[in-house]
Amino acid sequence: MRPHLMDCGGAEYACCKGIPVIVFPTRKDKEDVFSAEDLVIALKSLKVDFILLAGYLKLIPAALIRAYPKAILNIHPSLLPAFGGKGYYGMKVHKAVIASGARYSGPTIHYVDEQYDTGCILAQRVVPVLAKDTAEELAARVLHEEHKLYVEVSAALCEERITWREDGVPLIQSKENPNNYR
Ligand SMILES: Nc1nc2c(c(=O)[nH]1)N[C@@H](CN(C=O)c1ccc(C(=O)N[C@@H](CCC(=O)O)C(=O)O)cc1)CN2
Ligand SMILES: NCC(=O)N[C@@H]1O[C@H](COP(=O)([O-])[O-])[C@@H](O)[C@H]1O
Repeated sequence: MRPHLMDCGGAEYACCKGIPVIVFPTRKDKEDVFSAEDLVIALKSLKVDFILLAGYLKLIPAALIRAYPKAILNIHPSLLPAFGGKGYYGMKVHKAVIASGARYSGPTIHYVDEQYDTGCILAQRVVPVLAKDTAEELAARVLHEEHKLYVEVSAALCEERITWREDGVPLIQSKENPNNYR
């Protein structure tokens, strides 16, 4: 195991399953700089169709967004547009939700555009914020929903059950009843 992968669960899992791993951006102490354009070439050569962000904490460069239109998703641990944007990640989000007195929170899955957390919202789930919640307790409640929601949305993506409303809002067609959307 390459040492720089030891702090990334997803990379460790991929390595164990024989799935190619690319670290981006390459750590600053490395001489060879791997550009966003290099990353696009690598992803296209690996025939990557979709990019799903989960806990990725750097700004996705415009070159990657242009190369993967309507194909990059992110999961954020609040009900966007609330508690999103630069500086809102991980436990910082849940602390801000609790400090605001909000009674509900939950995960948002959205398309990635060139700013943090401003892309089209695709799916959300709601969980209660309890009066005596710590940030850790709220984070665990939201994360439980995140893990279910990302699987549902990934299935819809792969089964081509995502359509776009005339006003540009993406909808997920129900697998059980194609006449239902959410
Ligand atoms: N082009 C985009 N890139 C990314 C998006 C996006 O919507 N568009 N989403 C983020 C994920 N994210 C929230 O869901 C998020 C991640 C990180 C930050 C942030 O403020 N980062 C800090 C640096 C943190 C660090 O390096 O430890 C910063 O930029 O100062 C905000 C939101 C992923 N990329
Ligand atoms: N704004 C981005 C952001 O805060 N993403 C959040 O980071 C956590 C990653 O969990 P993990 O480290 O267990 O995968 C998840 O809760 C995800 O929503």
